[in-house]
Amino acid sequence: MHTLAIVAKRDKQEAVALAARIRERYPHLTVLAERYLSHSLGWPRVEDRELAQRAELVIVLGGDGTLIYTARLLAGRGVPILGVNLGSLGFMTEIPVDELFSTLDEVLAGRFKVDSRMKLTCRLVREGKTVLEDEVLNDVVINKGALARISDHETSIDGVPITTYKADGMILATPTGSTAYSLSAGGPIVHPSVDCTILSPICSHALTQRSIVVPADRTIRVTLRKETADTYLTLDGQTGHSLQGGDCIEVVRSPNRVNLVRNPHMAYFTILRQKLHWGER
Ligand SMILES: NC(=O)c1ccc[n+]([C@@H]2O[C@H](COP(=O)([O-])OP(=O)(O)OC[C@H]3O[C@@H](n4cnc5c(N)ncnc54)[C@H](O)[C@@H]3O)[C@@H](O)[C@H]2O)c1
Ligand SMILES: Nc1ncnc2c1ncn2[C@@H]1O[C@H](COP(=O)(O)OP(=O)(O)OP(=O)(O)O)[C@@H](O)[C@H]1O
Repeated sequence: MHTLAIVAKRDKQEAVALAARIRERYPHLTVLAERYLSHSLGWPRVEDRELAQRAELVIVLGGDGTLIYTARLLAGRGVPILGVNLGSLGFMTEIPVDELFSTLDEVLAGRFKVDSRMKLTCRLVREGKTVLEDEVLNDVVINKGALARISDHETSIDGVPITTYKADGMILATPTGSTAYSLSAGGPIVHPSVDCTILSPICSHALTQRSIVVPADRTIRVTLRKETADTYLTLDGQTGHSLQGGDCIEVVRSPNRVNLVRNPHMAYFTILRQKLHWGER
């Protein structure tokens, strides 16, 4: 590896100092910084697209939100991402700060494994036309505004109607996203090595309308009734779009994946146990 890139949580001084230390420690490598960080460090500005093209490893200094932001910045590139936790939860930013340099030494020596995480492609189809297409690592959320009435979500899988969820909204999550919003909505925890899509209604009015786990290669469509108003589409908690009655949200597995460098000292269930406070073994 010759070129590293660093993406840091915005306005986090600890991250700025760490980035400077990374460059000092590996003077033989090219170290690029994402736009906001390069501004704080006084390094040359590199556009997102160039960073995504040149980086052979991306170090994320932040929390889960910063890692999601990075996955979006890299778009379809499957370059390994090393997440160092400077946030609060750190489900995906698995490496504690005090293990950053020991882990990085191993990674640069080629001794590392990645977790290949699936993404979903989301299309917003309005009057038969795709008006938006994007990818998510966590989830696609359809949600109503504060004053909107309960919504009907006509849901089909591969064209076969399954039910009309009467709910405040719907979450279509990846296994990675199963521990995020979907979990709060009563969805299952899914190991990230299982490729699937999880449909979770938000505060479903019918108690029998529960989360469903579907093989990843199925196409899920959620259509809003014509009279639906004040409803929004949120992708990975990062971008928001206003929805209209009759809109169809289509979700399929993306051909692109996100490769997270694994913490060799932490199994997935160790992370779960710690983050979800399940107590000692
Ligand atoms: N009620 C809820 O639980 C709720 C509401 C809105 C959004 N969210 C989630 O927030 C995500 C965006 O995260 P953010 O950090 O940018 O927003 P944020 O700053 O609002 O944080 C939401 C929390 O979710 C955690 N989180 C994010 N992804 C996770 C994952 N895959 N597994 C476990 N925890 C995770 C974050 O660490 C943070 O504590 C969305 O994709 C959505 O799933 C959750
Ligand atoms: N370098 C960045 N440039 C632009 N936006 C960023 C950058 N880093 C983070 N963000 C955005 O700011 C949000 C901030 O993240 P936040 O402060 O919630 O911390 P986090 O990384 O999610 O950590 P945690 O939630 O675990 O404390 C992210 O969801 C992302 O949208």
